[in-house]
Amino acid sequence: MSHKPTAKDKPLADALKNSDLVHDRATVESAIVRMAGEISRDYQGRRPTVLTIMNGGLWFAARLSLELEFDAEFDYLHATRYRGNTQGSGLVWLREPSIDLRDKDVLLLDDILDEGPTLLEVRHWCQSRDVRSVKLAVMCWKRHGRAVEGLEPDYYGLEVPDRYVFGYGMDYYEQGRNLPAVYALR
Ligand SMILES: O=P(O)(O)OC[C@H]1O[C@H](OP(=O)(O)OP(=O)(O)O)[C@H](O)[C@@H]1O
Ligand code: HPA
Repeated sequence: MSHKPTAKDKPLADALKNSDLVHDRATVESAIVRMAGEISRDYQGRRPTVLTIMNGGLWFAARLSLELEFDAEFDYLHATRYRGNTQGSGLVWLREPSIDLRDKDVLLLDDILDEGPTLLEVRHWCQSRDVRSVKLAVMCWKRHGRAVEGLEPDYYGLEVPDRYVFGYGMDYYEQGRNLPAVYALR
C-alpha cells in the first residue's frame, strides 16, 4: 500500500531551505488592502455574503475583511482537493455554509486559484442555490494557463510562479500556514 507523506516525512525546515521567498509580508498585506478597496467600491450600498473556503482561505479572509468598508454577512465552507498533499485530486466537501444563500450577493474568498476545480465547483454549488450573484476573490493566482477553462478570479492580490507555494494560509503537508509570507519550492 502506498504511504501518504506527512509532516514527519516532509519537514518544513527542509522545504524552506529549498524555497524562495516570493512575496514578503508587507507585499502580501498591501495587495490585500488594495483588493479590499476594489471590493469596497464594487459592493457599495450592498451587504454581501462573504464565504471563506477553509482551511487555506482563513488568513487572507481575516486580513481582507478588516479592511472592507461595508458590513457583510460571514460564513465559511470547507472543501479540500489537496488534503495535505502537493497534488490535487477530487474535491471533498467537509462542511457546507449554514446560511440560506438564495438572492444573496456571494463573495467567495480563497488563498489560491491554481488549476481551478475547487472554485469552479464551489461557484457552481452557489449558483445552484439561486444566489443573486457570485464573485471570486483570491489572494494568489497561479496564472499558468492550465486552469479550468473560463475560470478567472474577479479580484486577486498577487501572481505566484508555477511552482508549489506555501505560507499565508497555504500549506506544505499541513505545515507553514502561519508563515506571514509566500514561499515557492524550487
Ligand atoms: O485551484 P485548485 O487547483 O483547485 O486549488 C486551489 C485550492 O487548493 C487549496 O485547498 P486544499 O485542497 O489544499 O485545502 P486546504 O485549503 O485545506 O489546504 C486552496 O486553499 C484552494 O482551495
Ligand atoms: O501551490 C499551492 N500551494 C498550496 N496549496 C495549493 N493548492 C493549490 N495549489 C497550491
